[in-house]
Amino acid sequence: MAEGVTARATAVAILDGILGEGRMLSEFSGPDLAPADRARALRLAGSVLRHLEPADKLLERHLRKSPPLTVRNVLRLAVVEVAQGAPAHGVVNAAVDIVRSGKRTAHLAGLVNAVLRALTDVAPLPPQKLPRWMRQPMVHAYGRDAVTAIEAVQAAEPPLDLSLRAGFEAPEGEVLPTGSLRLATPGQVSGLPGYAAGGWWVQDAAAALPARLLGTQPGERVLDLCAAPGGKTLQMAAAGADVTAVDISGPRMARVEANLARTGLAAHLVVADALIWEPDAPFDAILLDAPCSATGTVRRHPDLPFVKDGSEVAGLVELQARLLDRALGWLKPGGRLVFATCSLLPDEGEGQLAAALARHPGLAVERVEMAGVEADWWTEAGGLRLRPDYWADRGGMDGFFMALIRA
Ligand SMILES: C[S@@+](CC[C@H](N)C(=O)[O-])C[C@H]1O[C@@H](n2cnc3c(N)ncnc32)[C@H](O)[C@@H]1O
Repeated sequence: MAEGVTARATAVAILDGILGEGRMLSEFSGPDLAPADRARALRLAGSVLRHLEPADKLLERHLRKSPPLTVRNVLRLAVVEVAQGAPAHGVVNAAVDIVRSGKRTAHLAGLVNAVLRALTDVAPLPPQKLPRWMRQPMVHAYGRDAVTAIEAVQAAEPPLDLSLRAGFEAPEGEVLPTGSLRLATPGQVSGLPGYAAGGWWVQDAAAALPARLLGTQPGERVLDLCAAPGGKTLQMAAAGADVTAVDISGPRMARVEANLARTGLAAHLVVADALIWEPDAPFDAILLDAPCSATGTVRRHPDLPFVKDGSEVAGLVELQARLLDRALGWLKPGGRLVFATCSLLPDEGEGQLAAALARHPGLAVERVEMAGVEADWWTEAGGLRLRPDYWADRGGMDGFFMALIRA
């Protein structure tokens, strides 16, 4: 068998699940695989999703009719690997081996061999374009050039960002202007210096800013609403706040618990639907990191454009408004709230803020100085709009919207 067949065959199976059954990349556990093969399979599947349409365009010229999905995915993977500079010989041999070993695909091994032998010298592929439901509102909000720049950033595998605790050991990396540590080639996270001691946690540089915007002080009573898997809970607990973390998902809250245990930090954890739950006393500050389309995280979740179709957005916008209205009612007089979403859709950010201000005329939006935050990231209404094409030469950042609201 050709080298690297296990990881490649697994990548093809992952692509079959995503493109054939609408499964998410995060649903793949791969328990029977060696960690290195698992990581490689996920990386390969992600690379294909980041260049799927350009790869298909190239393949179309060499195919008279479209082969079954698995064979298409084998071809896509091979074309993307060759375009990224992998030696064609090994890639083609592995592709032929995978097709030959499948009962339903074996008869197409000759076709795969012939198509790929004609494609051994492929130029780098252009980035995958976002689907219309994401692209259109983004072009309207940010302009065509910005969306093209966002797509270019999303075509590359993102770096790994860590939030650091002062005085703890951390790996070598680039300290970003906002204070996060960026690792270009991280390897196994649990093997990095300082992991076991809980000196840091994985958190995109953009995702680290809502808690910074809220600026919790030691001893303040703070609510982290929609808290799991807990990056912001850890930040606020590390800042000395008395944090109550609420999330509807038990399994996701178990990850908050594990993160707190590893870092030795503490918070009160509540698994509850925030549309029903009531606190027993008001809070000094609330961070609402509301459920959203997650369109800002495509660079980390390249499967998202293929498994979502935008039909959930209207329901999410309504849920965000209901959560925000409830949370505002749980603030002490003069208390503050950060509303945040990892979305690039204005309806889940700028529009949500405008609608909240219209519903609650007494509220004020505040801008605060934060190291590394550039002046033109602030919107006219006082929100902070972060886009993946910011810091593009460093690997970008997740798309986010956040606003600090004073009651
Ligand atoms: C964007 S994620 C939160 C990420 C988290 N703040 C962090 O930094 O790790 C949104 C969360 O909202 C939770 N959620 C969705 N609907 C909810 C509800 N009605 N009540 C409470 N939590 C909810 C989801 O389970 C999910 O964990």
